[in-house]
Amino acid sequence: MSLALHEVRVTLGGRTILSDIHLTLERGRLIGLVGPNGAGKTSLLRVLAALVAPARGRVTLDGRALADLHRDERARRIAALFQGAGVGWPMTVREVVALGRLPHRHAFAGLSDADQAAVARAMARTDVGHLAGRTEPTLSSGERMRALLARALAVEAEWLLADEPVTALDPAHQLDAMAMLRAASRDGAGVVAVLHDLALAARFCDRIVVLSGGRLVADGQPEEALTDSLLARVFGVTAERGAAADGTRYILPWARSGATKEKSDGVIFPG
Ligand SMILES: Nc1ncnc2c1ncn2[C@@H]1O[C@H](COP(=O)(O)OP(=O)(O)OP(=O)(O)O)[C@@H](O)[C@H]1O
Repeated sequence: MSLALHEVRVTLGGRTILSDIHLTLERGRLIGLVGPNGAGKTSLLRVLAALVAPARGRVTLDGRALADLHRDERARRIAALFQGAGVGWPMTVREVVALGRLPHRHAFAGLSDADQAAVARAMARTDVGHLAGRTEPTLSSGERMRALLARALAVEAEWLLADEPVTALDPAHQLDAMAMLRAASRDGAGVVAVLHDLALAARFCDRIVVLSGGRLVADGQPEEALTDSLLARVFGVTAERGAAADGTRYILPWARSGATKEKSDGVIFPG
């Protein structure tokens, strides 16, 4: 029940992008993959989705080499949502979401009752029912992201890999999407989400994996992984911490760490 990277190194365009990544991910948990821009998060997710082959090391799903699995089996077991993913032609949202059922269908067969039910569930969970008949190019970025998230959810795979699934969403839909990812993990899926919002990551994720410069630099429960010293060293920020009225602990990135001063026009200059 695990998706694992064993001493993985990834090189792209002659550059080493990821080094010495040893990571075992378990199902039933929501795992946040965080790190500064260029840290290697998307590349790591692409390795987990078998879209990039490591230059060194192995990737395994339940102990079997991911590369040895038939493409159809991989597509049924691992659903992925990447930034910039599109469908490239004007399909309706319902048709886009139904693409998530392709790995389950026989060639040329239509949607079964089970497929229809999975599509309806995914659309309800992402609140795109009212957009069902709209075409993808007419959607706002957040609506488009929710439709693509619905497509990934409709696969009902053991693993759900999502690259910045909440970045374009408004606050209410961000909270909905995070709650939905957590619910998918509680239903038994392994969910790995690349997140830039550390407050959302800390609040919703069971485990946080931090990448910096292509290396894994922290891994643990949110408060264990996102220490003040890590936030300063890796992200260059300080954080406010506390407990919400319901007792949930929160971490709120607050200021740049080190000497910076904020001018009255809001522009930040090095101190
Ligand atoms: N095909 C490629 N060829 C060369 N370098 C690449 C390629 N793809 C990504 N990179 C580089 O690899 C590094 C990691 O990129 P990646 O997209 O994995 O980072 P990230 O952590 O997801 O960043 P961000 O938060 O900005 O989305 C970056 O320096 C990027 O420029």
